[in-house]
Amino acid sequence: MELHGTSSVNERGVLEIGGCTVDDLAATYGTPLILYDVEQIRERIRAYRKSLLSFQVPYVLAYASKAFSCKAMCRLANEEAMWLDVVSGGELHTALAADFPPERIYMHGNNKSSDELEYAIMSGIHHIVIDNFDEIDRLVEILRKRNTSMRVVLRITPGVDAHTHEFITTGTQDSKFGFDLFSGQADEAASLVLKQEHLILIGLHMHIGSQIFEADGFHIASERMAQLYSRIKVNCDTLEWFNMGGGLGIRYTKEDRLPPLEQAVKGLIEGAKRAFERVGLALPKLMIEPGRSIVAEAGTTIYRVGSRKSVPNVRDYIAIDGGMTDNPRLALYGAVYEACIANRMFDESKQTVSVAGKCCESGDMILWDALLPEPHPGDLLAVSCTGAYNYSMASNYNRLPRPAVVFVERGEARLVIRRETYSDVCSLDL
Ligand SMILES: Cc1ncc(COP(=O)(O)O)c(C=O)c1O
Ligand SMILES: N[C@@H](CCCC[NH3+])C(=O)O
Repeated sequence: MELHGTSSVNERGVLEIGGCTVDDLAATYGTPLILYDVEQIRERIRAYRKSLLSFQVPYVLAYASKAFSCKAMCRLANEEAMWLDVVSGGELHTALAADFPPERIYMHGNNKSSDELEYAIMSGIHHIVIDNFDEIDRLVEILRKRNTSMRVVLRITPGVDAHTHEFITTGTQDSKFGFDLFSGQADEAASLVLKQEHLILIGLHMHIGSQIFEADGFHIASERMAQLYSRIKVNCDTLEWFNMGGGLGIRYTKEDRLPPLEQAVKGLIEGAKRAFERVGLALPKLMIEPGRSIVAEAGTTIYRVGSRKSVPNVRDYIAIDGGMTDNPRLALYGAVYEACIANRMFDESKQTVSVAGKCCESGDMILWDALLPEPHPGDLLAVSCTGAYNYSMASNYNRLPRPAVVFVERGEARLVIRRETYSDVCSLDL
C-alpha cells in the first residue's frame, strides 16, 4: 500500500498516521475505525487555493460536503475559509450545527423539497443552484410568499462524457441533473429566471462527473458554458460567476496515473480562460467545488481481521469486521483499493487474498486478490483512500453499527463521530 500524507511506519513496524500509532488507536476506539489525516486535508485545500490564486480573479473554493459531512469536517472547512456546497436539508443542518457561516453556503440538489428550499432561504445561505423548471416555480412561490428574493445559479448539463464510471458521470445530455444545453432548455431557463423579480441570476454551474483523470471533458464543457454565458450576459448584469463543479480524480492505487493536484487545477482553469477569451470575455469569477480530491486520500479505514477461508485452487478469503456497510464503493462501482497489514508493515507481501465484509451478501467485498503478508485473525487491515463517499454512504445493513471516525493531527487523536451502539441501531424503532 502506498503511504499517503503524513503516514509512516514506526520502529515496531506499525503504521502511523498524523503522528498516531494505528494499533493504539484501534485499541482505544475499536474497529472498524475511519482515520482522517487532517494535515493532508489542509494541504489539499492549500494546493487548490494556490492554483486559483494564480489566476487573479475573485474565486470561491467550496467543499462538496456530500463526500464526507460531519460537524468536525464543516468546522475544518470553515477554519480553512472554504465555502460549503450542501445538497440536502441534512447537510445544511450539519453545517449550521457546526456554526458554519450561512453566507458561505449554497445548495444543490435535483429534487429539493419545498421544506428544504424554505430552510435554505430562512437560514440565509448565499445562493441556490436551480436544477430544473419545477424548482424555478417552487422557489418563486416561496419567495413571493415571504416577500423576499434569492440569488440563484443555474445548473447546466453541457452534454459531455467525462470518461469515468457511468454511474458517476453527470454532464451527458441524458442525465437527471441540470438544464440541457443542446435542446435549448438552458437558454430557456435563463430567460425564465430573468423575468422573475424574486430571483437574481448570479452564475452558471456545471459538474461533469466524478473521479475524472482527463482534462478534455472539462475543456469542451467550458467552451460550451462560455458560449451560453456570453448569450445570457447580454441581458443580465448580475451574472458574474462560473462554477466549474468538482470531479478531479485521486490515486486509489499505484496504477492510477494523474498529474499533481495543483497542475491539474491550473490546467482546468487555463482551459476555461481560453474558452471565455474565444467569446470575447474575461474569465468570470470562479467557483470550484471539489469533494473527493479534498478528503479521499486523507481517509484510512482500519479493520480487524476475523475468519479465513481457503477454497482450494480457487481463492483465499479473509473477512474483516466491516464491509459494504462502511464502504459500498466496490459493490457500487467496482472500485479498487490498496491495503496493508498495519501491525506488520515490515512483513513481506507474499499471499494473494481477497477481503470480504461481514454482510450476508456475496458482493460484500472490499478487495479482490490483494497481495498481503499472510493475514492472521486479530491483525489490523488498513485500507487507504477511504475518506470520500465511504462514511457518507455508510448504512446499517444487517443492523451493523456504523464505525467511529477519528481525526489525527500532530500526534493527537480526536473522536469526531462516535461509534454507533446497538441501541443507536434501534433508536428509531417504535
Ligand atoms: C454538483 C456536484 N458538485 C460537486 C461534486 C463533488 O465531486 P467530487 O467529489 O468528484 O469532487 C459532486 C459529486 O460528484 C456534485 O454532484
Ligand atoms: N458517490 C460516488 C460519487 C458521486 C459523487 C457525487 N455526485 C463515489 O463514491 O465515487
